[in-house]
Amino acid sequence: MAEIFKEFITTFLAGSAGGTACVYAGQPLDTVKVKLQTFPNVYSGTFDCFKTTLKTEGLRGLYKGSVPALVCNVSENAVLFVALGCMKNMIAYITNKQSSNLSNIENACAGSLSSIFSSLVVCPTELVKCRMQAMSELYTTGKLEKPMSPYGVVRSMIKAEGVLSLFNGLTSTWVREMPGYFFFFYGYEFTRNLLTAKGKEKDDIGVVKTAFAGGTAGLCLWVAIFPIDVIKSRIQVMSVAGKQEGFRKTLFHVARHEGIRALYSGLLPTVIRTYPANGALFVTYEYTKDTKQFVNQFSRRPVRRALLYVPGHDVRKVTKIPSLQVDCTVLDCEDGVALDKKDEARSKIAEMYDDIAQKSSCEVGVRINAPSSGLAKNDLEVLFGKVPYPSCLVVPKIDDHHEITWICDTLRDIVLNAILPKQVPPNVIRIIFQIESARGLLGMKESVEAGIASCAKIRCTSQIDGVIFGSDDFCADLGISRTSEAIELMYARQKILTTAKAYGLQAIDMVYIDYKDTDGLRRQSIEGFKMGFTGKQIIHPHQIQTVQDAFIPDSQKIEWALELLKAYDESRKGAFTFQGQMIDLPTILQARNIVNIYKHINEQKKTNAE
Ligand SMILES: CC(C)(COP(=O)(O)OP(=O)(O)OC[C@H]1O[C@@H](n2cnc3c(N)ncnc32)[C@H](O)[C@@H]1OP(=O)(O)O)[C@@H](O)C(=O)NCCC(=O)NCCSC(=O)C[C@H](O)C(=O)O
Repeated sequence: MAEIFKEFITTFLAGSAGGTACVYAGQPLDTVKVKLQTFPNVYSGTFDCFKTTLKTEGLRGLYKGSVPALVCNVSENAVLFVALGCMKNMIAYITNKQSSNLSNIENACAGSLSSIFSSLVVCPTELVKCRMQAMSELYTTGKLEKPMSPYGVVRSMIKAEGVLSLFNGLTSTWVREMPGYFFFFYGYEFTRNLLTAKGKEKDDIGVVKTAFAGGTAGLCLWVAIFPIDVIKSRIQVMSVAGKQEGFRKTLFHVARHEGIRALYSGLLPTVIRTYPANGALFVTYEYTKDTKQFVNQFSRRPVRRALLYVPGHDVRKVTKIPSLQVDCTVLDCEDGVALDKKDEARSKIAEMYDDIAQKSSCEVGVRINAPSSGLAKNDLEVLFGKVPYPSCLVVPKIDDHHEITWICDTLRDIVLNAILPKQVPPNVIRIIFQIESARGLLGMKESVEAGIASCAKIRCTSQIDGVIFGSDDFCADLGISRTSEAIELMYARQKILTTAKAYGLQAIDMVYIDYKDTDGLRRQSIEGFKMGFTGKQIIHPHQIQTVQDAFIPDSQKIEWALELLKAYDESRKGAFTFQGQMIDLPTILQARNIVNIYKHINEQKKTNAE
């Protein structure tokens, strides 16, 4: 359900953003189109209409009707693209396909069907828009006593003929929209397929080609339905002077008395407008719809106070996971598995993962081998090449940003192949990578940025969730002699923590390998929590309670956070005073983190009690 809601929100916002871009890119030429359609004899052509309007009404005249046009376009595209998603899923279900794998014709049919719903918002808003755009001509030709505002147009219509008057021209709108959007979406998908390089995805053709495909979609639509649009505009604009004849009679009247040319009056500005307007529409839609970060910033990250490594080849340890009260477990193919056991670990994890994840209340992730090991691709193919696949991926030994980009891109290709044949795409894969070397530490900022950028690509299925400090390997890399206070690692811990928090990521502290020394573990865990780490790696179940208790804010802190967020919700100001202190957004975010952990712990207690 959450996925459907996210999908709805994403497509609704993407369609709204696309509609806004479409209006501002093309409104002047749309105004010229409506004027030429309804008063073809007043102007000699597009340029004359554009020039006269600019001269007599100024730039404002060309943007007349922008408010209803915005309402029309934003509401139309929001409804259109939400309905499109539903129609695509319906056609995918009927044809037993993946909705992202429909043919051009099937996509076109989905577009045509979705226009039935969008027409219900288009008709009233477009009626007001057209009247506003032709307002000066209606006034100068005596069809209106005085110019009106959009509100005045709506009020006079409702007063004269009731609310249903807002749906004058609805039949003509359906007659125009359904075939129109068939050709619109056929033209878009056909052009995108044409522009897709061999071996690439049509979602990856880039901004310019997407814009060109969007413009071509608009061209297909207008060439197919322009005469219908002329009649619709006539009916809607002229109905200000009283009830007009229906679609068919108006069509025959125009054809007989003004000639066929009148049915294409205004086509030129429409064709010119369609490339900037629909190009902007589709670029905005595509790049908003598929920016996973855009959606996942709203999804709450799992709390990972303790992250327990479980060697993937050790069935006894793996089958213990469902009985453990731990926040996060990671089935390991890397450091916890000897070289001669790598294949066994990989295959055992692939075999057991789904069952263990289903039975466990904790998050169950997997750790592959390092990109530099030469084993990572095989790990990804075996572990993520089938659905369902793990929801969390730990990537060790990231030394530079190319490696994290390679991991994200390879993972996306593997996953998209796995879900294509008829499966619903599962949730996002949360990636946590490890910094375990001097090079990795110095290049961490670039690695984080590269990972976020790669996960923001169209149809990416993963997001960067956090960074782990691999202290054992780090010490080996730098030749460090360990001390019990770990003062030699303070710089690395602070740099990893600071960089992770700068990008809103979780930071998971170093492992404490002496798993029988509970006091030392407690001290280091509390130190890490106070530094700002969000969790700690562990290697043994005996470490779970000590670490998770250390990463719980004390009761006063929780009380403070709850009251602060309550005060913030009431005040809704940027900065305000709370308990004598200045409170601004960073403090609010800190309070939210504390409450997030508090809620997680309560949920965990409730699950354990059941
Ligand atoms: C360290 C161990 C090898 C010790 O194992 P064992 O001798 O079996 O311990 P116990 O006899 O005390 O075990 C008691 C029960 O607990 C289960 N157990 C033990 N460890 C785990 C575990 N990790 N996950 C799940 N269950 C575990 C035992 O099976 C016993 O259960 P039962 O039979 O029912 O009584 C062992 O703890 C272990 O292998 N730990 C993981 C080591 C590991 O993964 N290391 C790599 C990760 S650390 C890292 O990567 C560091 C980082 O990269 C860096 O650079 O810093």
